[in-house]
Amino acid sequence: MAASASSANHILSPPSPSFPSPPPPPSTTKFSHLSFLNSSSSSSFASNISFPNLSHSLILRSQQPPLFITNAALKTAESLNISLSKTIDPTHITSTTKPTILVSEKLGEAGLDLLRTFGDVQCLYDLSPEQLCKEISKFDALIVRSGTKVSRQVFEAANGRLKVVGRAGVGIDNVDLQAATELGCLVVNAPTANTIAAAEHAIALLASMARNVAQSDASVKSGKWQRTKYIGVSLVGKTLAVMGFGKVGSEVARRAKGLGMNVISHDPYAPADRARAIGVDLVSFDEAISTADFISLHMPLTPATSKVFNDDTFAKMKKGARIINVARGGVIDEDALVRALESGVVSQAALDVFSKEPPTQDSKLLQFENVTLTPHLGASTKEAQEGVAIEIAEAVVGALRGELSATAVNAPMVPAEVLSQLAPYVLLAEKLGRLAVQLVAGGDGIKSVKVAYRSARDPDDLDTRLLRAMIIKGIIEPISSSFVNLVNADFTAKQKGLRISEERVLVDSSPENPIDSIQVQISNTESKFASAESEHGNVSIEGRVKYGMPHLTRVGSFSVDVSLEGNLILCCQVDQPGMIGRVGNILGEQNCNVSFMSVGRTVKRTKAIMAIGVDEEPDKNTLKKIGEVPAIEEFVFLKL
Ligand SMILES: NC(=O)C1=CN([C@@H]2O[C@H](COP(=O)(O)OP(=O)(O)OC[C@H]3O[C@@H](n4cnc5c(N)ncnc54)[C@H](O)[C@@H]3O)[C@@H](O)[C@H]2O)C=CC1
Ligand SMILES: O=C(O)C(=O)COP(=O)(O)O
Repeated sequence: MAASASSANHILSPPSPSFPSPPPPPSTTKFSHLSFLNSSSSSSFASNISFPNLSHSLILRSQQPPLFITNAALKTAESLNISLSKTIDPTHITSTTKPTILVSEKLGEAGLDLLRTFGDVQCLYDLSPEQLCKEISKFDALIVRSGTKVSRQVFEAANGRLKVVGRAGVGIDNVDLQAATELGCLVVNAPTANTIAAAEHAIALLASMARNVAQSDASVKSGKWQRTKYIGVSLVGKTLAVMGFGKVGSEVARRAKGLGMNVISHDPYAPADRARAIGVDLVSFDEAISTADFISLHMPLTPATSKVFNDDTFAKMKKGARIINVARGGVIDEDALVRALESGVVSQAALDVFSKEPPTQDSKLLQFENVTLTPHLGASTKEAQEGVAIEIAEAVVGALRGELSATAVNAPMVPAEVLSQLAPYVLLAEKLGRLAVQLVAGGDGIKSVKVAYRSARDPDDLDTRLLRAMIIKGIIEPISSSFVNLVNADFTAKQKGLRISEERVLVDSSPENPIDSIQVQISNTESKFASAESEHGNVSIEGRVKYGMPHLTRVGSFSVDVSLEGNLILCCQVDQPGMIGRVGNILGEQNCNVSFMSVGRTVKRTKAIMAIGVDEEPDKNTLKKIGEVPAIEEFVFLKL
């Protein structure tokens, strides 16, 4: 049956499927988002920045129509080379309107210099939470240390402009990651540059606490000479429990071993062989705290570690234990610590961090002579501050330039080599999502999407998070006002009630190619183009990368081969001579250039599918004429 004029109009109308009554999104339309797009886009500041060698950019759009990677981008080989590790060369960036970067706490000069070569940097220190909320909508990026609380209110007040929050340091407990993720804002940190500084500070506190350095210093300065009072304890032969065997904890352990201490550690997630390699036994929490003379805390503050040192756990400690905290104040119940100090269960404490910083002057912790306090100085060495500043400046500039970050906290960290391999498939994934959703007729909405990756690679060798995010983007963006990016893709899908299931199909092909083909199926829904339905009633399409370009290779049960660029017409017709010529003529009459054409059929002289790539969008009349060709049973026009 030929498509009627009215059905042709229907086919031309915007995609109609809906999602099953999603919970109301948190006013997503006004949020900023990161997205792969072309550098020639006209969106936000990106329009004014040219990124040579970087036409494939992950950058923000704010209240802009969706934009997608074009073939021009794809054809540029370098554009596929999204690098995580490359040094940022600001001379590669020409800009008329620079991104704006707010630095809310003191940052090393080298980092500021790097930021200034890229954006307009404003250093506004000591902002109150209200002032921060007032200012934030003027900025594309925010850089903080531990003293700025980046709450949900801050993300909401950003009104969609804030693209990246950079934490110049490790701990991100002062950033509301859930809010950042929901609103599509990337959070990056600088996880390595202050490790040694923090470890050295812990060792400094350990040694000075054992020898009463701070106390005796104050005593001498007050005119006293109390040699008996300040007799200390030796470290050699004592047991140190390192709580949290991560970057800092392991460096503390290494140094403590050098001081002749017996070091044990508790960390439920650390590999035992890494600990054993430096002569440290990983033990249970209770064993660590009950056998140690000194306990040094190096775990992050999380819901699981909050106040993990409390009345119960202090009660299990060896009488007279000594505690060092260079991690986060919140891991200790400070009232319980006061009680433990009063009872003598804890004989000394050295604290760099507090549940509230600075602690109030009436805090009892300030009144114990056997408690040594420093004002969150763990990361405060010249070297660490310069290192952290450069590390965070590179991460923030990289994110603003559209690169995926190696230190992303709320998005997959994809290593550079994996990324450059996956880049063409990223584009394929988005195009397939976009095509599949346009083939859905509507009805009950889209509830379930099945993705099958055919690959010769070992499952552990194929990270599909990036591809899944792009499929979600391709499916959701054409039919909603949500903007989807790597940060919020899974969250947005969940919000919309869209279930994505992924399957790996092992195939016998070259493992050099990460993926042989990707199949996207939208389950239990009718298609505008019945031939796209599989025998199970799913809208089903498949594609692969050929010569670096995404190709559509299967529609329903028909094999085709058409490059996914520009626009696409799918026709289902009786398999007979002259069809290509007739449709080609109709398009030619309207000066509509055919870029690709492919015909697929299952059985000779029965039914065939024609996939026609067109550079220009044919007008309604032209499409109507195609629909009126008697042998054409159905057709659909799709924008890629
Ligand atoms: N005072 C300061 O200026 C500084 C403080 N820090 C803080 O030190 C802490 C550690 O930093 P990094 O070593 O760089 O982080 P990391 O992520 O490398 O190490 C944290 C370790 O804690 C472990 N962990 C998680 N939950 C645990 C639990 N319940 N019990 C025991 N271990 C647990 C993890 O498995 C991980 O190995 C962070 O909280 C960070 O914010 C870091 C740098 C400077
Ligand atoms: O890196 C960390 O986690 C720190 O605690 C350092 O904090 P700071 O940057 O010195 O405020």
